[in-house]
Amino acid sequence: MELILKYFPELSEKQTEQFHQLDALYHDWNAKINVISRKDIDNLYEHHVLHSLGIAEFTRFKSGTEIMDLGTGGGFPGIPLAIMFPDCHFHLVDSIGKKIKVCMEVARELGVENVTFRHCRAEEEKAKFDFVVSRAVMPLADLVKIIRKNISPVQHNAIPNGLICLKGGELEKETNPLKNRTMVTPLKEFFTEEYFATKKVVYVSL
Ligand SMILES: C[S@@+](CC[C@H](N)C(=O)[O-])C[C@H]1O[C@@H](n2cnc3c(N)ncnc32)[C@H](O)[C@@H]1O
Repeated sequence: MELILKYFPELSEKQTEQFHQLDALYHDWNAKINVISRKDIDNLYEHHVLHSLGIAEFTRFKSGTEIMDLGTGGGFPGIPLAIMFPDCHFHLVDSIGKKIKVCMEVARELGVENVTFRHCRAEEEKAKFDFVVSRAVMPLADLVKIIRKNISPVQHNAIPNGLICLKGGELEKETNPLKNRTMVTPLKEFFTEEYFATKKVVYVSL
């Protein structure tokens, strides 16, 4: 939890409490429904919460921004971002129902109200959003193909609407076909922990 305050010292009391609650909630839910690998659950704040908040370091969403988390699993990056941006709306989508159930329960117990949920394949989701966020779901080209239909033509953020995803490792092959509309930002620009040494935020304007 100190790690979150180290990088986001301006959190309100409510947000601090909500981030604090994530520890017990995910330990509890993960014991029932596996959404985080068992050996990684003790790294919840660094590997999952702070990693998700890499998107908040990349861009601060304006109030009223609509965001879909495609393949949210247990709620990453959607739930930490929903706590961070209480004036934005997050729509969490996953094709596995029991993972969406974990997201719903965690959000309900936290009292996070700016989140909706849908158990479906993203291919079936027709609603429009300003941004789609995603972590560890599928290659960039496949994500772009699926979400083109979901990106609203109305712009009201500092950067054009599009896809913002968290990726690691060698990305050139993935980003090359989308080169002129892609921006890759290493997370080590924001976070000093070794875990982030090779991790990146990949933004594609659409
Ligand atoms: C490796 S998990 C990552 C979960 C979460 N984003 C995280 O980083 O912890 C990938 C998730 O994407 C979901 N997924 C894969 N393809 C999908 C699709 N076409 N539509 C919706 N969800 C999908 C899977 O059900 C799974 O929960």
